[in-house]
Amino acid sequence: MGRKIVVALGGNAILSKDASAAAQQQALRDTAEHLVKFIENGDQLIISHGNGPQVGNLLLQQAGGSTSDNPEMPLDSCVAMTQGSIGYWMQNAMDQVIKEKGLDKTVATVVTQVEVSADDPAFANPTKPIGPFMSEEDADLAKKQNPDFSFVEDAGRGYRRVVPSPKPIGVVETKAVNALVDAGIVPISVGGGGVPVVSDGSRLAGKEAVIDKDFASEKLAELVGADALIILTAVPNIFVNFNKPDQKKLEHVSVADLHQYIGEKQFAPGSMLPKVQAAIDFVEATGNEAVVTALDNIEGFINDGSGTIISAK
Ligand SMILES: Nc1ncnc2c1ncn2[C@@H]1O[C@H](COP(=O)(O)OP(=O)(O)O)[C@@H](O)[C@H]1O
Ligand SMILES: NC(=O)OP(=O)(O)O
Repeated sequence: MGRKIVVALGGNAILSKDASAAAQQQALRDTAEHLVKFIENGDQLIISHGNGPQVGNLLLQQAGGSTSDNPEMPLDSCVAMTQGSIGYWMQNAMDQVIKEKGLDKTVATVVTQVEVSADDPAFANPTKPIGPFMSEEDADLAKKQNPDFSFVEDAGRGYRRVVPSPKPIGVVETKAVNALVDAGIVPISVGGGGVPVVSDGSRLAGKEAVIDKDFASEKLAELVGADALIILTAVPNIFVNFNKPDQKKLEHVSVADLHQYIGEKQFAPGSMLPKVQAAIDFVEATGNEAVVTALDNIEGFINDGSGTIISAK
């Protein structure tokens, strides 16, 4: 039996410029070609994915087309919708590639609720970028039209709307994910960070927020006893002095060194910082390794261990 690994996939890897369903399905087809290498390697795979671009676009569509008889849906329901749409695209693409490779594997999406605390200070301080990138002028205009909304500059790529992003404290469907893994099925879970829910002791109620999928994936990885957490994004490594002439890629890095780099503000909030923090949390909680690398480096990681590998020492 291979290693049990949770692989978290960035929302920007599914939607880059063309937001059409066909383009996102094509991107996921390419993604599936890479992800299937874990299955060929004999690993027990659990897939999670982001939804930042998609859930922001869905909110804009909802706002544009709503009427009193056909109201826009709240953000927690929109997160669930993106779990469904991206999960459908991903399992369809994986099924096709698995068949072409002559493998025997089923992939199934679990609509996943992730518990958060009603007292999480994040509800009063929106930080999670969602939706399209825009110019400063367009962000100013959108703010005038929607005074309750907040916008920030996102890692040098333009302005985006930000929404509250509470920390995950539990994954409601953990048992279902474990049952699928035990049955040899590849689950897609905590998509878009999971649907944020709070418990009042007897029932779970949805909250309007978008959980960071790196933190949700980390929580799931802990709860299912994963051997590794692998965070796939657009860069093959974490860098120090990123985008500067003296940038340096990190290959093997300890949690202590990462804490020092965080102190030096080496990682952009809302992009690389949550990945680094999720990796640290996983290593500290389990003693197992976390990896940050690019989707198109999966083969390099499997064959040569390339990428940034984070370990306790
Ligand atoms: N120190 C750093 N090292 C590497 N990438 C960084 C760093 N700081 C910021 N980044 C940026 O963060 C991006 C990853 O964050 P993001 O695009 O939000 O992730 P996701 O793939 O989950 O959508 C990288 O592609 C890179 O542009
Ligand atoms: N929910 C979430 O973290 O999505 P992105 O990774 O797309 O930002």
